[in-house]
Amino acid sequence: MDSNDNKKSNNQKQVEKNSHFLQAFGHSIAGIGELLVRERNMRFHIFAACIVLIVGIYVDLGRSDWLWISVAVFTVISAEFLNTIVEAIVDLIVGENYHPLAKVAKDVASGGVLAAAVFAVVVGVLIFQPYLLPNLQMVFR
Ligand SMILES: Nc1ncnc2c1ncn2[C@@H]1O[C@H](COP(=O)(O)OP(=O)(O)OP(=O)(O)O)[C@@H](O)[C@H]1O
Repeated sequence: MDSNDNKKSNNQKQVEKNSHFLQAFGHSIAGIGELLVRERNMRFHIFAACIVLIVGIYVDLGRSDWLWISVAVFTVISAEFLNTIVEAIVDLIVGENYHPLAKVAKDVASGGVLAAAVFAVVVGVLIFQPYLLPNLQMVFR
């Protein structure tokens, strides 16, 4: 590939601002898709959220319960977005080289996901315990 070809293929890759809403929307959707492809944890979070949705519909959760579930789910997903952003920026800056600050950035971002997941589990236990405990007691009686 000569330098003209290189320029041509780089020109096809957008680096300037989005010119209209649909273009920006398309890139946002691509970002979500990228997250789902890159992060196994994200696919697990989505799977767990689907299970919670099904069980929540089954036990007929109330409005405020759904509100807390939504907060928990979106907190975990937001933390996963931030984690992926940090990983990408750190890799962009340091590449394959080891740097103690790269380790701090990645470990703290990953710790943020863990903290969000613990919050989601606490919310889940508090919300589902009144519905599921009597059923579990019946099973083990
Ligand atoms: N350039 C680096 N310099 C120093 N430590 C690094 C570097 N890259 C990765 N690490 C260490 O390796 C760990 C794993 O990094 P990696 O980029 O593979 O994240 P990951 O496994 O995709 O994380 P997650 O499971 O949170 O998505 C980091 O948490 C960090 O401790």
